[in-house]
Amino acid sequence: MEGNVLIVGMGLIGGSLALCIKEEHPHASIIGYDVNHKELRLANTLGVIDEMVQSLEQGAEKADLIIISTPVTQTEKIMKILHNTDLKQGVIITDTGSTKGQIMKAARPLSEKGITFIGGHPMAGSHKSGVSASKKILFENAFYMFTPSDSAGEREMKSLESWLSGTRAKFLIVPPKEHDELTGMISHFPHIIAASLVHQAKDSSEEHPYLRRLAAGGFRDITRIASSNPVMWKDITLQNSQVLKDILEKWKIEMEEVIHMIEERDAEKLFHYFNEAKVFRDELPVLSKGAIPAFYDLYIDVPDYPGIISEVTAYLAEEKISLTNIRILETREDIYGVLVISFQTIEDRERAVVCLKEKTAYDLFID
Ligand SMILES: NC(=O)c1ccc[n+]([C@@H]2O[C@H](COP(=O)([O-])OP(=O)(O)OC[C@H]3O[C@@H](n4cnc5c(N)ncnc54)[C@H](O)[C@@H]3O)[C@@H](O)[C@H]2O)c1
Ligand SMILES: O=C(O)C(=O)C[C@]1(C(=O)O)C=C[C@@H](O)C=C1
Repeated sequence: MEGNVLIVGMGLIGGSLALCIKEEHPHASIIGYDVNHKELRLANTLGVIDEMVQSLEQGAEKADLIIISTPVTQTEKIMKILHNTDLKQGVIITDTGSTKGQIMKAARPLSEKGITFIGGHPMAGSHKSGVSASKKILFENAFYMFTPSDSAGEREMKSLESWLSGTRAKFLIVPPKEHDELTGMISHFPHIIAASLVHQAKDSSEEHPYLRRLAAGGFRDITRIASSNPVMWKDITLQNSQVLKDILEKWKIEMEEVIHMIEERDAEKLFHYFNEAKVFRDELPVLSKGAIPAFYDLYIDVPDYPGIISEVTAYLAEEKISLTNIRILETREDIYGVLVISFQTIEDRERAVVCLKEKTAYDLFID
């Protein structure tokens, strides 16, 4: 496709979408705008965008597609500004916000003016923020949900899907209410729980000074998302407040039931509590992205000596295999340590297995 694409908010998601669009539509011009000038200049320097503008209106007036990728409270404000801006005939406006109900209400004045607004939400991301974390494979195989407004017809939907085809995501249309109930349960609620676990651990770290060093394994897995951008999560929680309130009320009742099982020392009920969760969790698809971000972990049983990480990563670098995360499981007391390397794709992990089998004698595990 050809034309001007304005991306408002040059962070993780805006930057990643810019990379996807650039690759698939090399003749399009990607214009970036961000209130954070440092981030905007960085996007320009990294070549994520072709041009940067100093005001929203300056970019919006010449855009054929406008993607708003800012925290959701800002998105509403930007939609109001766009409503009062002289936009090109046939422009499509979309967003990437994690909530949809309030955004779609804010889209009504645009629709009434005949401007196409299609709500969007790629269900993949990271706890990292900013354009430097953006990558073009972020959305591969993830679901990308759309909530079209009344002004969006089939032609406009097809056009937006073409613009976004480089994401390699699976597009799905959902009503805004259903979107917010779904994401409330599988994305927003877990972020609150992760933050609450970290708060509880922080409180008890005063009493237990070893806590910080011992907080590995399960605690780190379940609290990774507590490192996400607090501005973004404050906004999401406020916009999806009713859904979250209902879920948290149910959670309170469920925790009361767990307390009761513990007080009663009810082994059978406790077993069923954990077992039912395990069965459902084990059945969730793990090889495709979705609510559960698919990072492909490789566990390497390495001896605990200085330089081991650089040795292993050097082998991978020689083969140009990129990794997304690396850590040592620190819970083990014996002399061997388990190095966990995460890859973005299953192919990268397979190549890493072949490479490390050839170059080392370490045991490799995939869970
Ligand atoms: N991070 C994720 O995992 C994820 C995944 C899917 C969707 N989302 C949604 O996408 C949106 C962007 O998230 P992100 O992770 O890219 O955040 P980010 O913090 O990486 O980037 C947001 C950018 O928006 C800019 N910004 C804020 N207010 C602005 C304004 N008024 N005008 C112009 N720029 C402004 C910020 O300076 C920042 O550079 C959010 O609505 C979020 O809910 C996030
Ligand atoms: O992988 C993460 O760090 C994420 O939190 C990604 C995640 C999610 O909860 O699944 C976060 C918010 C978005 O709206 C979509 C995806």
